[in-house]
Amino acid sequence: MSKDYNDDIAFDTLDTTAFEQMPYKEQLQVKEKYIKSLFNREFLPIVPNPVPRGYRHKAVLSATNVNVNNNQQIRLGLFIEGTTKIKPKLGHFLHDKEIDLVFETVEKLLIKYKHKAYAKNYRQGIIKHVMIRKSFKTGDLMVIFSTQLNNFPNHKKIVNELIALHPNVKTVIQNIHKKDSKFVLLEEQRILYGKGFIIDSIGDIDFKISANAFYQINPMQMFNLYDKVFEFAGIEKTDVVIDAYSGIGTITLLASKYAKKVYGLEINPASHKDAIDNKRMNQITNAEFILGDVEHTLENFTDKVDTLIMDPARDGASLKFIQTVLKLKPKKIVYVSCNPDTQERDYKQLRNFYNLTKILPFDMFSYTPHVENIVLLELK
Ligand SMILES: C[S@@+](CC[C@H](N)C(=O)[O-])C[C@H]1O[C@@H](n2cnc3c(N)ncnc32)[C@H](O)[C@@H]1O
Repeated sequence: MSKDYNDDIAFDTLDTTAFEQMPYKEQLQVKEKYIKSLFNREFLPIVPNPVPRGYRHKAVLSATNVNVNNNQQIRLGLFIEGTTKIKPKLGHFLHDKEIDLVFETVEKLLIKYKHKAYAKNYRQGIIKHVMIRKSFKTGDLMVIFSTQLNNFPNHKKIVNELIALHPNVKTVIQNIHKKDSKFVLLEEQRILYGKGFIIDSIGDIDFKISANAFYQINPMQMFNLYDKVFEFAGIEKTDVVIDAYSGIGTITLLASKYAKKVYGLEINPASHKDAIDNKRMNQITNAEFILGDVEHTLENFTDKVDTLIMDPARDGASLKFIQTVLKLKPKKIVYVSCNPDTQERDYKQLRNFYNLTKILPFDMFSYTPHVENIVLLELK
């Protein structure tokens, strides 16, 4: 993956302690202050997290080795912010409880079968990270082992013991992670058990989620976020809609109910493939998914666009993308962002042609400094 379109490193692998001691109400105030300082205008009150703790349905722990009676033993934990060190620790108050129980078992099994964390200098051990996702609807779990080598000794025994203890684990994947990369998962993978994906549902639409695809980590707040996206967008039956940065097609397929036609634009092949499968699985005919960098895909767009919904990764949109948006001139832009700094930067490029009519922050990532924010821009 050449481009930094993967947020794993920022959200998933760090032990962020700055907000942990702060009462929840105060966290919301700090986040509102930040939005106010950034946009310097009226905004709607922040939507509190329905489940401020234990909301993470996707979690990553990384592997390290510790000395036990003069022997190296594997442990799982999170990176200490600003360092490359991993603090061995199981269990995190932001993780869904069942995910943490599975992590405990995974660590025990890795110790039992004498696996070690991959250590660059010592060329021993293959385990780099372990990622777990859980479906909100079905409770099914996906476990992914990220390993330095193709060969994963004793993986059959590990998988069998894991699923015997946790029958909700419906698929286990090995991600082969040979490069030195800050990303938790790379492209090459092998399915060790199950189908290689889990299914979640939003309203009456089912979504297949693969290991490498993007899916919001906080499902309860995701439902609230999407409701507001559609309220702001006010899509009409004759509208052509673009969902830029569409992931596995959640917003695209939900929008297809209201629109004449929806296009989902996504760069990550795994997410794009899931989106196409999701369209087929739900028998939706007025949605189309296009693989590639939105910057280029949008340039080649010839249809009239009524509404643009955009939800980029933390680095926001490119100037070239914004310039193309200004040529297409959609009546409405609903800009969803997990990094209001870049959202505000991008808004500045649009403000001569668009009125900023609504701002609504969401507390999607409680006990961390991150803020999710939606703005509605209407063509002047
Ligand atoms: C924050 S996620 C949003 C996904 C989706 N809207 C959702 O709610 O699940 C951002 C998505 O943008 C994709 N992405 C990042 N840069 C891109 C680019 N230049 N062109 C197309 N997609 C991109 C990422 O792969 C990721 O799936």
